[in-house]
Amino acid sequence: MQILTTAAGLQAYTEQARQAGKRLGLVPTMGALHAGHIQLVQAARAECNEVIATIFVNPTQFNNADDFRLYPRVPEADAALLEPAGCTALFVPSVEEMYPLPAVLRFDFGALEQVMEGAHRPGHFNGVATVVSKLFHLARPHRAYFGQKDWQQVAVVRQLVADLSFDLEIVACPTIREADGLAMSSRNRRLDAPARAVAPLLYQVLSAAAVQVRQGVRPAQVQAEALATLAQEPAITPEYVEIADAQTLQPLAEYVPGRAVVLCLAAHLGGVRLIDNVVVDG
Ligand SMILES: Nc1ncnc2c1ncn2[C@@H]1O[C@H](COP(=O)(O)OP(=O)(O)OP(=O)(O)O)[C@@H](O)[C@H]1O
Ligand SMILES: CC(C)(CO)[C@@H](O)C(=O)[O-]
Ligand code: BAL
Repeated sequence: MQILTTAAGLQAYTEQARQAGKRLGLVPTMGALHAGHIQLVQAARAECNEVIATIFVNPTQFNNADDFRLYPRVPEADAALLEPAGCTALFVPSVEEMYPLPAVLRFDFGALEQVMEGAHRPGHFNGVATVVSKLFHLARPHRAYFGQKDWQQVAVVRQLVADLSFDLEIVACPTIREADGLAMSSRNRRLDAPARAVAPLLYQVLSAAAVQVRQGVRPAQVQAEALATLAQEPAITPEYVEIADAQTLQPLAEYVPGRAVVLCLAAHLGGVRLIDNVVVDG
């Protein structure tokens, strides 16, 4: 596995691979890798000849300084996981390499980012779109792989690709969970034992809410009950539960059979903010 640390190095590597007729898969991450990330690498490996993973804790997408400072960083362990999974190149730039000048680019994703993560993490998707655009420009992959755990991020990235006419395909992979249902997340490493013990409640609440939605219970009632269940657990502070159209991400007043619904939540557990979602197919 080739380790690349400069933008020019990534450009040269991917350009050469393209010239050689290879298909390139890109897997953008922030590191502290787990089976959810490895699934993305394996999916890319199955469909592409070159798999370029990137690890960059992108400062412009953090709206909370402590969250950025405490984000888990384990570069050696990450590299050891990537190579056997089929990764052929790893791009690990410094902040200065990615942002030679302070980032000033502004994106507007309209209604897509006025809900959920966009509403609760001001500037978050601007930072995601900035760094993802840079990675797409540098690597020019044929396909880029993202996880459905970040459902809204996938929607925003698809919009970005459409708006800027990036010549690539976005592949969304399912959420990988721990045996008890907790969605794998790099931030799970920061959970202390009491927080980890109650963390499966997030998925339990979403799963129960999904059943109610399918049964035709009004979304407002499902949302209120889910929030109340979470709030009953003293170690969990819910931030939001939203029941939305899976494509537009706009809150739903009614379940419309035939239209997919996504149920999303964010919650704080002992100082760690986690998100999760489940989808009810239309
Ligand atoms: N459990 C998971 N299943 C599938 N994909 C995942 C999972 N966790 C993360 N991903 C995907 O991996 C990519 C990189 O995500 P990232 O590095 O932020 O990891 P993360 O585990 O989501 O960390 P955190 O949520 O704590 O930032 C994203 O496309 C993300 O959606
Ligand atoms: C896509 C991404 C790597 C951009 O920094 C990040 O938002 C993530 O890890 O999901
Ligand atoms: N996994 C999404 C990146 C973030 O939380 O900033």
